[in-house]
Amino acid sequence: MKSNIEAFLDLVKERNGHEPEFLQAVEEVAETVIPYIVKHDIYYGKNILLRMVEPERLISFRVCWVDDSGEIQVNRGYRVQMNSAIGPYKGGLRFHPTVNASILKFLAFEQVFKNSLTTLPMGGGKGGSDFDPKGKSDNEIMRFCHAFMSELFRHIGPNTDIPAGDIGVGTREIGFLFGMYKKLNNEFTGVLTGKGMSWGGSLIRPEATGYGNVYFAQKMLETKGDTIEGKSVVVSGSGNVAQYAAEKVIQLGGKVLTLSDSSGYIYDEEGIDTDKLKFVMELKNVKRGRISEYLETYPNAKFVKGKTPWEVKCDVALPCATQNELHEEDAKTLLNNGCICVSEGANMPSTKEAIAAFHKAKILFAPGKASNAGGVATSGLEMTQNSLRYKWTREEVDNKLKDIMADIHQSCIEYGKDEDGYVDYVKGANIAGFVKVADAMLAQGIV
Ligand SMILES: NC(=O)C1=CN([C@@H]2O[C@H](COP(=O)(O)OP(=O)(O)OC[C@H]3O[C@@H](n4cnc5c(N)ncnc54)[C@H](OP(=O)(O)O)[C@@H]3O)[C@@H](O)[C@H]2O)C=CC1
Ligand SMILES: N=C(CCC(=O)O)C(=O)O
Repeated sequence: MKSNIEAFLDLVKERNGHEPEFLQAVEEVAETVIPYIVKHDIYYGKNILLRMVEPERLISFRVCWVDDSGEIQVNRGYRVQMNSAIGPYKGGLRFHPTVNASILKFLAFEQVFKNSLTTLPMGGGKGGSDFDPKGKSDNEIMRFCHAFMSELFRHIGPNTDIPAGDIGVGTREIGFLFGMYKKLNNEFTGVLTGKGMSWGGSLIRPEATGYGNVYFAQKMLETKGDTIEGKSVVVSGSGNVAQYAAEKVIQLGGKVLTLSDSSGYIYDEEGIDTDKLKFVMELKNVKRGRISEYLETYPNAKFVKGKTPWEVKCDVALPCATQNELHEEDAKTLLNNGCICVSEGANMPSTKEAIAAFHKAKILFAPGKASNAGGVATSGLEMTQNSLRYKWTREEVDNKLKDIMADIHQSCIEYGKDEDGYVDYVKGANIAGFVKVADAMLAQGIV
């Protein structure tokens, strides 16, 4: 006799069998939310979760553009409008050669629960393209973004769907996307977030995901009477999330030992301090270089080619690169080395087996939908400022971000604390995110 969970997952696999990342995200939610549904009549027998896993809309479109050598290029663009029960679709755009429907459906599904946790009125969506920005000139990036938006614009709007950044989409790309939207619609609105400071952006938005991740880690450590101060911290990635997670760790007195990119990781035993981080930001954001170039300026550091940083002994791990970058063996290595806290900055960076190892060891483990929600939360605050036609100070936005991360942490405890007092933040985040969306869906009928 199949369990409720097995029966549900078989149904979802039938419809989405060729989408492993999406099924991975759905399985994690189903294993925690279905037992809750079974115990609460209001949700039972309504196929609420089955409705949630089916996107309200999935748009795929062709993007043609001309590169600097005059060659005509063809890419595929997407927007997954997953769920709008509690607000307009909200979620990033990812430009990376690995982008496909499975990747964007997993990201959009995660976004539904994440955005619900922020307490702000935002539904879930995600989009992007298999376009690879690496090695492209600014003019090629601009021509691609303009071509991409010349199709996407008909499907989005400030009260419909508000995209933002993600892997491969930063302020430069948002600028080109916004410029084309404004031209085609002849309106200046908050249709994108992550905008520049002189054209509607919010202070703290660039820092928000990384800062929020560390604020969440700090709240988890405080439940043990502990703190980031004095801790050794391993960070993966060296993009937007990783850079500002590292910055906040340094500000709070932690010692950042690593950063990485897809070619490998650097290990700086002395610690990556403020000056070294400034160098990394210039290297990655301006020169668009590789993390291995760090050694040209800091020769005492090590570059480990083709590996991820989880073999480095640390107290706290912050995976801030990409999905499924931290496997079961990596988790066991971290645990054997004494790691006490993992706070995900990326979306779904830990595999199912890695999460099981963390839970078995009963360490502090935060899933990205909770601990990386600071980015989209601050996007929500950007939308609020745009609606007010007003701009808050850094301190005002940062304090709101801290409060939101504290609220998310409290929600995880409310729904995730087990009988033995251990907080299963995965269960807590999934149930807390589910309840608000499910209540709205029930109220709005079968649509
Ligand atoms: N930006 C945001 O607002 C938010 C982002 N996130 C998530 O955080 C993570 C990082 O995003 P963000 O910092 O914005 O992106 P960036 O493009 O700024 O940086 C991505 C980083 O991850 C590395 N990376 C990407 N793909 C791989 C891969 N397959 N293997 C190893 N390393 C890889 C990149 O290295 P390389 O340069 O070599 O590709 C780069 O260092 C993603 O999972 C994203 O979905 C979550 C919440 C908000
Ligand atoms: N890429 C993001 C940020 C989305 C947003 O700011 O709308 C995410 O939450 O994964």
